[in-house]
Amino acid sequence: MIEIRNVSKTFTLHNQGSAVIEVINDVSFAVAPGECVALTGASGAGKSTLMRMIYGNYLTQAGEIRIGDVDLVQAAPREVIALRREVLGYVSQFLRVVPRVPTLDVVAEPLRAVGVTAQDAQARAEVLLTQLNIPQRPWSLSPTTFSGGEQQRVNIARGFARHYPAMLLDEPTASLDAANREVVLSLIEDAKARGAAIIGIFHDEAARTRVCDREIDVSRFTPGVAA
Ligand SMILES: Nc1ncnc2c1ncn2[C@@H]1O[C@H](COP(=O)(O)OP(=O)(O)OP(=O)(O)O)[C@@H](O)[C@H]1O
Repeated sequence: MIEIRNVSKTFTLHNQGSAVIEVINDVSFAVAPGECVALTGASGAGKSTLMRMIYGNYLTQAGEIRIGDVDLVQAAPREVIALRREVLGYVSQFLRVVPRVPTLDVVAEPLRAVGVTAQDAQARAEVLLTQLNIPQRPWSLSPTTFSGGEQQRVNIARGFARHYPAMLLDEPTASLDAANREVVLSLIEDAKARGAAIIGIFHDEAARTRVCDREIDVSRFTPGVAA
């Protein structure tokens, strides 16, 4: 479902005499439907960079990143947008909140975007917000008014609203309490069970061991960083 072939990335620091940092050199791996692969490696190894490349936020200089039948490296911006709407979900560490949009709509939006009725999208959003212990009273308010932990859980609810065939998870259990961590791990297990191909960064080792089938140590592909 996800196939990374001979991918490399450098950053050019234009404000430092165009110094070039080689972050990833020739990484290849594939993730099958129903499989969860963890990106590991020391801080600075390039885990987040690789994740952003797979989501199409960072340009990739060399190689192929295939999600289904789309090569993200070559895709036009509108193809990337369609891929994100239909196929590729991303749970980032922080919610990007749009002021004045009610929490229920924030969570339901990925479903509305693919034509699910308002009623069904809202019902699914309510189930997820309840599961993730977001009290019902502020569902009609913007999550800007929520605590950091609540915003993180709203972000997770939004990320799991759709049953995406491929998902990227950036520290989905970071700073959650035990009960909510358990909910998130179950959501990941459910996604795998219905065939989602998942790539995740988990500093939480117990979580990684539980939900991930394999680990890719990104340091192996980082020039100058020992594995
Ligand atoms: N936009 C950027 N411009 C220049 N260098 C960058 C940029 N983004 C990341 N880097 C560099 O790429 C390297 C890898 O960073 P990255 O954040 O991917 O590491 P990481 O493995 O996710 O680390 P951590 O576990 O600490 O989050 C670092 O040396 C970082 O400074």
